[in-house]
Amino acid sequence: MLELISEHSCFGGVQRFYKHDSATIGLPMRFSVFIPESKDDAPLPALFYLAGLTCTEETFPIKAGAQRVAAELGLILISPDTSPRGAGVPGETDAWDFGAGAGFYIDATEAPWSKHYRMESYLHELRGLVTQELPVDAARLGIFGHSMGGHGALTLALKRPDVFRSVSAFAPIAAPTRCPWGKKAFGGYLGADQAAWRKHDASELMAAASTPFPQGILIDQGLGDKFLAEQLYPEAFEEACKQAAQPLQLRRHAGYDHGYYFISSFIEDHLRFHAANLGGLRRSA
Ligand SMILES: N[C@@H](CCC(=O)N[C@@H](CS)C(=O)NCC(=O)O)C(=O)O
Repeated sequence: MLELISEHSCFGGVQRFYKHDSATIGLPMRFSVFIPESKDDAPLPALFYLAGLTCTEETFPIKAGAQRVAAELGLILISPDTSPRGAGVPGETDAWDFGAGAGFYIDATEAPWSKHYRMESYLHELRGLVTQELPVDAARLGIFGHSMGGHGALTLALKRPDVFRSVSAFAPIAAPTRCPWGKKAFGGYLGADQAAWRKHDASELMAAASTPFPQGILIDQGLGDKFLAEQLYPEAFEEACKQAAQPLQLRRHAGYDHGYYFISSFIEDHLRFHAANLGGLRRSA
């Protein structure tokens, strides 16, 4: 059951914020959804947007400026929170890059995190919920995200290309098993066994795949991003795409940093990319 927290008219459609009791997480969760105006009740293609470290379900609708073009293209935009809230794990709010606000879109296997920190399964619970309760076409789903959420988008799509038919990312953590953010999160949530980590590393998953997205993957990366050298490794994902014969458009932009001024500068391209892949306003066959 969805509880509507607020609704705001926006570019002819509605920006909504919902709360619901998640069976997967075992706690209340929040998400945002933009629903464009629609002439009939036909289900619309939908994009899941996964935000980065420290963000919530509000960050994307407030800062990315995606609604105007989504309204034009007839795309629903869904953005979940980035972790459980109030799980009561000791120390969960002590660091900004682990615990609350940093769920990494994986299911923790290490106690005490494993009880509530199950964001990968949660995304699929949310997918079921929105396709049931909102005018979302389950056959036309895409996924994109930023930084930690870029890692989430790439890995969730690579694990389930049958579900997510289109994927893109902004400044993704593209090889988490190699970078400090990823090592900290995977060590904490998954334990010391690095074989378990590799199952959630976009570059590892891509290297083992064979052209899962023939229509291509779009990644934008700012070259003024202070996290680029130490944390993001887009070149590892680029190399993996070559190995997997996966078409990739990796666009490197001089001067842009890691924040939402960068994202809002290129959001329109991502929305048009997904709409083209998912068939825009047309009904699925
Ligand atoms: N708190 C961190 C930065 C965290 C950060 O940059 N988070 C990114 C995602 S990884 C973000 O989107 N922040 C929210 C925002 O820019 O509005 C720092 O002090 O360097």
